[in-house]
Parts: sequence; C-alpha cells; structure tokens
Amino acid sequence: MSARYEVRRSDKLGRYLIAAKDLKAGEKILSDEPFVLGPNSDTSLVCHNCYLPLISKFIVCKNCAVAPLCPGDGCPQPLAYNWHTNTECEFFRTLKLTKGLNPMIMVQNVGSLLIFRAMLKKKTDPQAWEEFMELETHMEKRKNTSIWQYYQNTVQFIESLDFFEGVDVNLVQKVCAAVDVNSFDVRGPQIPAIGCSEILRGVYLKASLLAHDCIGNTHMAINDNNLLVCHASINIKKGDVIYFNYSDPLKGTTLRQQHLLVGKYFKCTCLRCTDSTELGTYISSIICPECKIGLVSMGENGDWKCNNCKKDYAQSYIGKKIQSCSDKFDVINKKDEKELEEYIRNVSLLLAPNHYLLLEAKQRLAGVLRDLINREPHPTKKVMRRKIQLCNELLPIIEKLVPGISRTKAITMYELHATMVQLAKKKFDGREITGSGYMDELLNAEVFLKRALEMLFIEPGNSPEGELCAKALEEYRALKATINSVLDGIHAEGKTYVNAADREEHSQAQAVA
Ligand SMILES: C[S@@+](CC[C@H](N)C(=O)[O-])C[C@H]1O[C@@H](n2cnc3c(N)ncnc32)[C@H](O)[C@@H]1O
Repeated sequence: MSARYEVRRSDKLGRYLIAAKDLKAGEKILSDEPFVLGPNSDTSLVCHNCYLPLISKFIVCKNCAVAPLCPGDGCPQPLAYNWHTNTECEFFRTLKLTKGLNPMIMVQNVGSLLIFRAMLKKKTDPQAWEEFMELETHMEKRKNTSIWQYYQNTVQFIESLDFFEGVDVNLVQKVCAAVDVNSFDVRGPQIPAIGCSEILRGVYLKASLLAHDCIGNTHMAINDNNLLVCHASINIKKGDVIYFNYSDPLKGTTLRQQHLLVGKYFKCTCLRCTDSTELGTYISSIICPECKIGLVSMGENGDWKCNNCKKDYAQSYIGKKIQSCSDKFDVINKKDEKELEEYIRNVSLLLAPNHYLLLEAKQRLAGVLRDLINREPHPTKKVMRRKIQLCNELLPIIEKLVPGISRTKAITMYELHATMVQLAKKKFDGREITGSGYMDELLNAEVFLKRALEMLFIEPGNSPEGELCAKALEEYRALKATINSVLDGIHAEGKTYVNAADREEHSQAQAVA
C-alpha cells in the first residue's frame, strides 16, 4: 500500500500531515494502536487491568499484591487488552519490596495511573517513548500555571517511586503536558448492567500529528479494542493538509476557541473562526434586540453588529444574554419533552434559529421523541412529525459544518428515515394515503437510510455505531421488501407506480399542452 500521508513541519502548526496522494472520501488514511491509554486525572477508582469502575470493593493482584482489580469473577471476558501487564506486575512487585508500594497508594493515586504507565514505557518501549517525547507539549506556557499546580500530586507520586534515573519535576510535567495536548477521548469498556462507559484518554503517536481545523477533512473512529482508524471524510487532494477537528463542530466560535486555547494552547484562525456568520449558519448569533429582524454576530474586533439595522453591541451585553439562555438550559430536565419544547419556544425569541444552544436542545428533544416512539405501542403522528421536523432542521447545519462523512449526520439521517417509515405506514394503514403516496414516502426515507449506511459502513463493527450499521442494514433489507410488496399491491390493482418527480413533470407538461 503506497503511503497516504507525509509528515511536514511549519512554524505555525509544528509537525502535521499532508496527503501523499489524492484521497477519496471514505478512504483509510491511517490506523494506530494506543501508545498509552488510561483514566482521566479526576477519575474515581478503576480496575487497573480493564479500567472498569470499582464501585464498592476490589481485590488485589495475587502476584504483585499492589494493583486493585475487579472482584468476584474478575474482569469481564473477553478483554481487549490486559492493561496490568506482566512487566508492570513484576515492576510493582519490586516497588513493593523496595519502596513500600501498596494497594492503598495506588487507590489514592489512580488519577496518576495514565502518567505512570506512560513513564513506564521509557523502560519497556524506548523507541515509542522517544517518539512520545517529541510530541508538542507547550511546556513554557504551562510552567507555574494552575495546570502545573494541578499535576503536583502526580509529580510527587511518581517521584516517590523513584523508579528510574532522571525522573524529576520537569520530566513528569512534560509527560502530563504531552498527554493533555495530544490525547484522544476513548470509550472505556461497557459497565455491565448499566450499559454506558467511562471516557478514557489515549495517546496515539501517528494520529496525534494531525493538525486542527474547525472544518476537518477526516473521520476518526476508535473500536472496542482501542484501535484508532482515520478515514478521509471528504475528497482530499494530494498535498493538502489533513485536518482533524479537535473541538465540537456544533459549538460556537467563542466556545471552540476557548477549548483550543485552554487545552491545546493555540488560537484557531481557520475559515470558520474568521467568518462572523460561521459559514452562513449564524450558529453563535442572536436576534437583534433593536430591530428584531436582523441577526447580531461577533466581528473580528470582538464587537457585535446587527446585519440589518447595523446597530453595534458590546460583548458584555450579548455575552450576558447568551449566558442566561445557557444557564436556563443547564437547569431544565433534558429527558422531559415538555421542558425541552418550552425551552426551545422561549429561547427562539432571543437566539438565531440555528444557535448552538437551540441545536443542542433540538438534538436532545429528537432523542426523547425517539425513545417515546419506540416505547409507546401506538405513538401519535404528531410526535412522529415533530421528530421528522427536528431532524430536517438539524441536517442542513450539520452538513455545512461537518461536510462529508460524519457520525452525527449518519445517526440523524438514520433516525429521520426510521420515523418517516413509521409515519408512512401509520398513514397507509389508516387509509390516509394511497399505495402511490406510501411508495413516495418510503422511497424518500430510503434516500436517507442509504446515505446513513454509506457513512456508517466505515464504523468499526465492535462499536455502538458499528452495531447501528448492522441494524440499519437489516432495516434496509426490510424496507426493500416493504417497497416491493407495496409495488405488488399497486400492480394487483391494475395500476402502475410513477414516482412523485415524474408525476410532477407529467402534470406540468399537461398544463403547458
Ligand atoms: C496534537 S498536537 C499536533 C502535533 C504537533 N504539531 C507536533 O508537532 O507534535 C497539537 C498542537 O499542534 C499545533 N496545532 C495544531 N493545529 C493547529 C492550528 N490549526 N493552528 C495552530 N496550531 C496548531 C498546536 O501547537 C497544538 O497544540
């Protein structure tokens, strides 16, 4: 396989990747095993072998008598990886004898486990360690700031172990910085009986070289074995920079920039960040309090201006208005349909129609309605119509901000198709639409399901999205069968089905004649 990317370096980006050849949307660019993976620094106790939370009790590894592990039958099998490796186990045994390392010290310092394991690589995998040490750390910007202070406990813990020469404050802080600047969120193992997972952090040496842009051109997936696979999300031309969006594309510029500045230490100057309308979505804008017609957006100097009456507003004034909408969102019950509807109604009077707070509320509401439709034996058409409306409102914005292959887009399209099919069936069963009308609606739904499937196909099989892909494929087969049987029904009545577009064309031609 010829190389798909090359490493380059610039003053602005440091090292970054470019396409070594034209890459098609959906084409694999790289795959990467984690250099290190572990819990966040603010974690509660987790099993040192599988990273499942240890809620009330644990056992201690029989060999080293140090590592806290899953009680009872042990870690759920099969395990993707044993994080408490033989090497670490022997190492802990030695530290127990020489430095008095014991399980309680590990319990107290579980937030430093990831850093400890990264440092252990210096002994166990010196070549990967060298590469890890080359990663961007922004050490100078971190020195003596609150983050430096925050990691002092980790420094003390690692220093107390004194497990190899040359361990000092700067080295431990550098490892903490390399993890902070370069790690990816990774879904931990599923917690039995609850079904959800903790979020872990993983450093991937190849993938961490990807530069950021708020309109990325890649799609990243990490499977249950923690393998990261990066695909092109749109066509990328040879020589183009390969970008990954480090931030949340459905947040406004101020929030994205804050996240990048605080966590990654740079100010993003991408096309979206320098466009006050954010590619025409007005995702951060509010309705002008003066003329009530225009939208007020933030210009480059940080001041806000209405695009209709041109009135200027101070950042503090607009900031307060958005903050009050955000505070209201924080306190509502996001599982309650009525509360979400009321929130959407109220803030729609203040915020631009695609404001990120409204988008989030609409995404939540679509999820609540999905659960309601799936739970109720006879969901109403009103609920189905509302869910379809929400998906239709969300999709064009997602399309603009995350062009090409996107997980959120795929899931929204899948959800849209599912409810379109359910609603069409209900209307057909209730004789509200004819066989042809039913066919029209099923074919419309099929378009969304096909597009969702095209995107879901690259998701790893052993991930929730991969499972959704398998489910969507089943539903695609079922939809095809329904379409064929509806078509048979039309033919049995001695009629032929003409699709909606052709019917329209035909009636226009007749009108002209
Ligand atoms: C995950 S690392 C990427 C690899 C890094 N360039 C290196 O040489 O190790 C993230 C860092 O890359 C730089 N970077 C990435 N994208 C950038 C961008 N769009 N503008 C400025 N700096 C960027 C920043 O220094 C950021 O903290």
